[in-house]
Amino acid sequence: MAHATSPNTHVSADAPQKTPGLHLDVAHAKASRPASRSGPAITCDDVKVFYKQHLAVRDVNLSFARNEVSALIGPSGCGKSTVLRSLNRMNDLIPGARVEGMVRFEGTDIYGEGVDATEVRRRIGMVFQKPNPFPKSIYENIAYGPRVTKMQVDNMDDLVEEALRKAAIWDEVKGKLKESALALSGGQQQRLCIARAIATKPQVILMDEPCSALDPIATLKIEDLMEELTKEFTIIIVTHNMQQAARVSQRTAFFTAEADEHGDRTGRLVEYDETAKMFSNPNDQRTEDYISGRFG
Ligand SMILES: Nc1ncnc2c1ncn2[C@@H]1O[C@H](COP(=O)(O)OP(=O)(O)OP(=O)(O)O)[C@@H](O)[C@H]1O
Repeated sequence: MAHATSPNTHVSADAPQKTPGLHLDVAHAKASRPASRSGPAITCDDVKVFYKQHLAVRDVNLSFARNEVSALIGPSGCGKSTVLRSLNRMNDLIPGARVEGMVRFEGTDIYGEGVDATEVRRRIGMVFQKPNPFPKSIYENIAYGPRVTKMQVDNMDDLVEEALRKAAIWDEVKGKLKESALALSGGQQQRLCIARAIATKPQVILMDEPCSALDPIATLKIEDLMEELTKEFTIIIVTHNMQQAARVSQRTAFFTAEADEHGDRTGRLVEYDETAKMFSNPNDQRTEDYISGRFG
């Protein structure tokens, strides 16, 4: 497990600082882009997620390298989306959801006292399975995030253009920025949602099955875009499509779900390694069985 972290995190030398808040202004976010940083973007130390009494997933020890695509794969219900949502506190929005263990972003415990969850979500953006543009103009979809998070923006037109360019959709929409985003095709809507995530200057973009509602051509565009985006961002993607994981990711985490004596199923991380190794010579038989189609 090349990048798995020690489960015993609470005694590690680089224990997170309980900084009061995760407050960075845009200027700082720009100045501290990955080139000047080292170490993983996000680490999970012994993370467990519960929905009320139900332990949905456990044993999550992961360390996501920056400027890479990491893929989370595994059979339905093993907790991939649950883990993904725990990385930017999206689970906070689900009544009864609770995260134990530690998720560190840039060394800071994102669940620490005084950390602003909205700021966490600005720095760690998310793109969902189904394209979900706001029922507003293309321009307003992009400008909305910077406005509500009160980002300091010198020129909103420039920021909108920059985000749309980075999401490889500018050429298709530049003549109709005031038109409704809902008039775009599904693939365009999803790239718009990626642009919307980019607009708030995140460092990490989480993608939960971003292509599952798209046709193969639109899927290919998003996959190409992901590679391009890693120049600037760290990407963590949940996918059911193993070929997609193999195509786009540098590292893959395989999860499975096991039932206890009462029949309650709990997901767990089995193995996390370089994608090439996971798909050619995994350490764990369960990974081998899943990847070769013997189960799941
Ligand atoms: N909002 C929720 N409330 C209660 N339980 C939930 C909720 N979301 C997920 N779960 C439970 O947590 C477990 C993991 O679900 P999760 O959706 O994370 O798995 P997954 O691997 O992403 O599945 P799939 O591949 O089918 O999307 C399942 O037992 C599921 O029923």
